[in-house]
Amino acid sequence: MTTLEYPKIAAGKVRELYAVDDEHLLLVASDRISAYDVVFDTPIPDKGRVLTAMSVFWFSLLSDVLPNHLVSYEDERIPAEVRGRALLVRRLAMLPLEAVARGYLTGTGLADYRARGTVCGVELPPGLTDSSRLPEPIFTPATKADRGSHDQNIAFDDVVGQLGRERAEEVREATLAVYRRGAEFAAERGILLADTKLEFGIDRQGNLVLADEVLTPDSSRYWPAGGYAPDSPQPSFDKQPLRDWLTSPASGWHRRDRPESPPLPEDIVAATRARYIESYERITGRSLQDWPA
Ligand SMILES: Nc1ncnc(-c2cnn(Cc3cccc(F)c3)c2)c1Cl
Repeated sequence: MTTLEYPKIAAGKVRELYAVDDEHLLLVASDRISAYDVVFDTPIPDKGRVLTAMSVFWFSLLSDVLPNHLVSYEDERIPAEVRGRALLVRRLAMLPLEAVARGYLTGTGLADYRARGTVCGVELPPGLTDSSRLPEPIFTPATKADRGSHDQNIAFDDVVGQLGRERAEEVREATLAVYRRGAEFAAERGILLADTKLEFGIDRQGNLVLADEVLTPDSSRYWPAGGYAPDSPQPSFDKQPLRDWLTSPASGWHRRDRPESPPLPEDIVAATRARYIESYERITGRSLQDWPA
């Protein structure tokens, strides 16, 4: 089989989802990279393999926290052309929600805090600034926006309205538990997990199941712990070389008028590839060379 023989049922900026059969899907991570909401044509070699291997690692580390949708990363139903960057997963009834946990204040969380002193209705102490560490991690859910628009932060009560109180509380506790486990593990290895976005589904028995990708640099903010200094934006562990080049005169790219994306110079591609591989090898203690290709 090739992926082309499986019906494509969803496509994200850098990922595709195919139907394998009634019970299984194929979640494929491409080597495409996105920054400032722009998807670049130049691929980052091995990016898809890193993100896939990272999710598999975290699924295994989190297996005592809650079940997940992973069936296999080496099944014969996975076409050779995507081996190593595709997961065979069980089909779930997905919750219409971005389950976000934040340990640090940045992005839309910082914007909401500056506007109202709260994030998703959660009160925070005064005096926090960009990249401040929060007194404790918070659950900050958002709507799943259509392609091209941004997720909207919502309050926990809105989640209760959507899912009922019991399921809403279960999702909040699971999201915070996954974040805490990931943040503790990563911090011991010199990487700060500022926040992460999870997706959950429900299986036929009604269990809450961790789905999609988990604790990857694309679904989370990975910051180098070494240089951490609140009161300013932190460098992204994986995307900072790309961001710095993009916002430098060298790229000829201007964020505001957002023209078509420029091709990426090979040194930026190489530096970005190295960052992704380093994030995987530092977190897991494994070599990417031992991951299927
Ligand atoms: N186990 C599951 N069961 C049912 N649905 C999903 C599902 C649907 N959408 N997404 C998000 C997404 C993941 C990758 C590529 C995309 F285009 C979109 C995930 C999953 Cl993971």
